[in-house]
Amino acid sequence: MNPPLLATEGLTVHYGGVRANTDIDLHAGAGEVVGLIGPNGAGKTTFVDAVTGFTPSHGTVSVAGRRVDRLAPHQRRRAGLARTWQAGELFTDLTVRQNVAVAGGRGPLRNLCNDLIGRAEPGDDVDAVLETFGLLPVADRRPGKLSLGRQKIVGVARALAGATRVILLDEPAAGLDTDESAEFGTHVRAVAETGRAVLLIDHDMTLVAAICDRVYVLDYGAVIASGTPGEVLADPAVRTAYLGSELVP
Ligand SMILES: Nc1ncnc2c1ncn2[C@@H]1O[C@H](COP(=O)(O)OP(=O)(O)OP(=O)(O)O)[C@@H](O)[C@H]1O
Repeated sequence: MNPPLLATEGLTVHYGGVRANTDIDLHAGAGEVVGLIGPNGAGKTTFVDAVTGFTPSHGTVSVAGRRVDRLAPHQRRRAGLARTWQAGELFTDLTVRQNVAVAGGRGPLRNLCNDLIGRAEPGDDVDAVLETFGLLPVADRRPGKLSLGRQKIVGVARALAGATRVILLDEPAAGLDTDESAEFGTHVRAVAETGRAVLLIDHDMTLVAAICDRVYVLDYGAVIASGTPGEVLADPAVRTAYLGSELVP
């Protein structure tokens, strides 16, 4: 059997005295959308930072069976790990096509681009990615001219350009209305159907339940439940973790 596209074992992150992630074992296979949920401050973004190499961690991170946990962020990117960021990260002065291609120049800017978002390699068919996401008609426009929903989709499209096997989406649907969120969800599912693994962090339980095959729940940095969306949302420990939160699962 093939190893999962993404696997962590014992992933642990300390920020001073704070254990932001404790012994996280998680896997995501080709074709899967895996959710990572939990109350505010549970450690979800820390997990993405640790997997992609933006924060130091203990434990292992593997991509398709290959250890990447000693690699720098841009090397992990080359190994197939791509992420989006909580804050919008599109270049407002570039067109949609340029944002997805981000050829980068030489020197520090290029390295920064590689670390943050990766870079389409020569031969990548940027237009094919744009077409997948229905972005070809707006390819020559600037992101600021698009709806927020479309801008979020450009962010995902850009993370996919380049050899991406695993994509980690950190609250990609924040700020979207119900219809935009549902449309966004269909694109995320389509990404998984291409044989990639998707890790989705989101507070929108409707979206999570609609598109995730499996869900992990974090609380105080540790996994307290995992299973299908239905299983975890019915789990008493999960409901207790969310007690007092407005984000009722
Ligand atoms: N750079 C940092 N330095 C110190 N502590 C940090 C740092 N980043 C996060 N933390 C702490 O680690 C814990 C986990 O934070 P994290 O942002 O990963 O949670 P989260 O689940 O993504 O939260 P949210 O849903 O609010 O985005 C919190 O206690 C947070 O205050």
